[in-house]
This record gives sequence, C-alpha cells and structure tokens, in this order.
Amino acid sequence: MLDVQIKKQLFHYDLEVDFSVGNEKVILFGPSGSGKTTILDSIAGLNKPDSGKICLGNNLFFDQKQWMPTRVRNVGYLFQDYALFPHMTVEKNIYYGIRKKEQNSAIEKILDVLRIHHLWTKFPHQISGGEKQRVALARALATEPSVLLLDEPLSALDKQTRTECQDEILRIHEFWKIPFIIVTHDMDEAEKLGNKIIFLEEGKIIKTTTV
Ligand SMILES: Nc1ncnc2c1ncn2[C@@H]1O[C@H](COP(=O)(O)OP(=O)(O)OP(=O)(O)O)[C@@H](O)[C@H]1O
Repeated sequence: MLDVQIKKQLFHYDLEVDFSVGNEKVILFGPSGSGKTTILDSIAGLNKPDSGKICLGNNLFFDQKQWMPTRVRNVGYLFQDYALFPHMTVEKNIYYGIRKKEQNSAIEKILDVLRIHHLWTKFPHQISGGEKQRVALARALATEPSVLLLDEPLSALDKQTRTECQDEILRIHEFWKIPFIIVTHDMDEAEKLGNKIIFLEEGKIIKTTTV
C-alpha cells in the first residue's frame, strides 16, 4: 500500500492531500494547476513536501525526519512528454539506468506485452507518437518499479492510438499488479483506466469515486 500525506505551500494555495493506493489504478483528475504533477513529483522524490509522510509498505520515502533519495525509491515515472533521449536508440533508452542488462528478465516480458521488439534499433525521431509512448512505458517499467506514475501519458496521441495505448496500460497493470497513479484530463479515459478517481481542486481532494 502506498500512503501519501502531503502538505506544501505553493504559489497560489496550500496543497494538502491524504490518500492511499493499493495494487490498483488511481486517477488524479483536476483542472490545470490543481497540484497533480506536484503530487507525483513528491512521490517520486523530485519535489519535497513541507510536511507529511509518504510510504510504500514499510519503506518510508518521506517524513519530517527522513528523505529517501529518488534513485532508491524504485518508482517508475512516465512524464507528460515521454522524455526519451533523442540521441539514443530505443534499446539504449530502455536499458538506461539498468545495471545488470543480461540478468533482467522483466525486459523480455515488457517487450512482449508492449510489442516493441521491432523498434529496437530506431531513434525516437524515427518512430510514431504511439510507439514513443510504448517505449517510454517500457523504460519506466524496465527497472521493475514498485509503483508506476503516469502523468497524462496519452494526451499527445490521436484517438485510435490513444484507445490502443489505454488497452496496453490495462494489460500492463493486469500483469504487474502494482499501484498505478495516472493523471488525465479526460473523464472517459479516467473511467476506463481507473479503479478509483480522486478529484482535485486547488490542492485539495474534493471528492473520491470508485469506478
Ligand atoms: N516551485 C514551486 N513553488 C511553489 N508553487 C509552485 C511551484 N511550482 C509550481 N507551483 C504551483 O503549483 C501549482 C500546481 O502545479 P502542478 O504542476 O502540480 O499542477 P497540475 O495539476 O499538474 O497542472 P497541469 O494539469 O497543468 O499539469 C500551480 O499553481 C503552480 O503555479
């Protein structure tokens, strides 16, 4: 279980949220600037809350006394713009940050589930938006994370590719069964992907619904 309690003073309001995520898919839904990325960044260790507590099972990521560095949190993060390295092939992008290349059995499974074997030697500019999304997802999963954060993972895609990638996210979750936190602005997508939807407004949870 991932437990998140965060307080942080932002430019225009105070972010203050308290929620838990089991091995399920939780959606963060809210207008631009409502604090969604700040919450993901806090879980990943890219942003430090003013107070609160974040823990994954017995692993304490953050509290008043402790700050666990990003690299040891074992959190997978798919950024809004995928952030693939343009000068690296798909293979290098996926293996980036993994130490024991040959011993990583997870990679083969990921490549099968996402169907991206054939892109191995291509560079990001040689592949489509949907393929980039799948490569970025593979990279986020290659480290075998204990939590996966997805910040508007599908917003740049056309409708058909988007539907395909939604199905892939559902399949990946079936397979991995770890906490997924997904940010989206699209209610249909939220209802398709989420087990639970957390509605945010100006840094506060105004409603939570179970799908
Ligand atoms: N370093 C900072 N210090 C204080 N406030 C900040 C800082 N960075 C961003 N903010 C403010 O925090 C608020 C939340 O931003 P955040 O990016 O988390 O929102 P969001 O819901 O992810 O928005 P979007 O949907 O547009 O990506 C914004 O009002 C922003 O101005």
